Amino acid sequence: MASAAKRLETVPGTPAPQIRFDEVTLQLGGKTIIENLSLGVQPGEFLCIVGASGCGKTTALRLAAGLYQPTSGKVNFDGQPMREPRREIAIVFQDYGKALLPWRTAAGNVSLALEAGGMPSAERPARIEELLRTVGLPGHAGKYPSEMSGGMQQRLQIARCLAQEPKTLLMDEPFGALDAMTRQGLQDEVLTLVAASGATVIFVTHDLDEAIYLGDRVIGLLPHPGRIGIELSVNLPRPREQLSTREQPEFLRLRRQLFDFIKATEQ
Ligand SMILES: Nc1ncnc2c1ncn2[C@@H]1O[C@H](COP(=O)(O)OP(=O)(O)OP(=O)(O)O)[C@@H](O)[C@H]1O
Repeated sequence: MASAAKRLETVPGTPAPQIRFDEVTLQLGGKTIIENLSLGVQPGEFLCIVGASGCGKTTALRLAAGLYQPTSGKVNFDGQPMREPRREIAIVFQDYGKALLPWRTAAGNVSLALEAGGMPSAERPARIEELLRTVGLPGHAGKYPSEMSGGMQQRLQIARCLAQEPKTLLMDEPFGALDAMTRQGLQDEVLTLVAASGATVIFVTHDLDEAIYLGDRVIGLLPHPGRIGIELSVNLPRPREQLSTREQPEFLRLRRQLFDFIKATEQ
């Protein structure tokens, strides 16, 4: 369990965090939204953030993305202050409908990230095909988002993020709007993609089971103002498996701990 006011200690022999919050406080509209948040995310780590509605999960993600600047304290990426969004950091939003350009085909949406990265046009088609195949959308290059299911649109958004070849993926309830089966399929795909790329992930979710299933670590935020209330290491073997992982006593123990935490914060 980490207290909100804890300073982030550097432990000798461990790699420097890729993302580091040092005593970060953020005020918006005269309100303290995040208070004294210290947090290190190691390269390649999968960190999940849970917490009651309005506790500051999205705001913490926006700070990590460089979309907000702290009122006090520091956010560093690879040892450098995060002053603005960076290409090494990609964001996957829950609302894929808004994240995708409706007037561009699937290929056109993926191409956007390649264009932004300066890839010559002659090289793009092969890369687009590869990325669409990676996320399970081969043969859908010519479809518009409106012709695709929610799960397919979310896959497309992930393909576009992967086109950035990000060091870090920030995911804000990316599967919140999807049905349970599609959601589980995408959880496994994300785990496979992340394991292959070595990317660091910060994943915000309301779903406690999802957080434990995906994460190496789960933090729970306390609300008003947002601060760390609980921090759990998830020592479940990888690769994770939808049925057997969720049946393990360790999974159930962590689930109970997180459930009790959330319940207490909502009282
Ligand atoms: N630009 C803003 N100005 C003022 N208050 C804001 C602003 N953005 C967010 N807030 C407030 O900050 C708090 C945290 O919001 P945030 O969206 O980060 O919470 P959350 O944990 O992601 O919520 P949810 O789970 O409902 O998505 C909320 O009380 C919200 O009303």
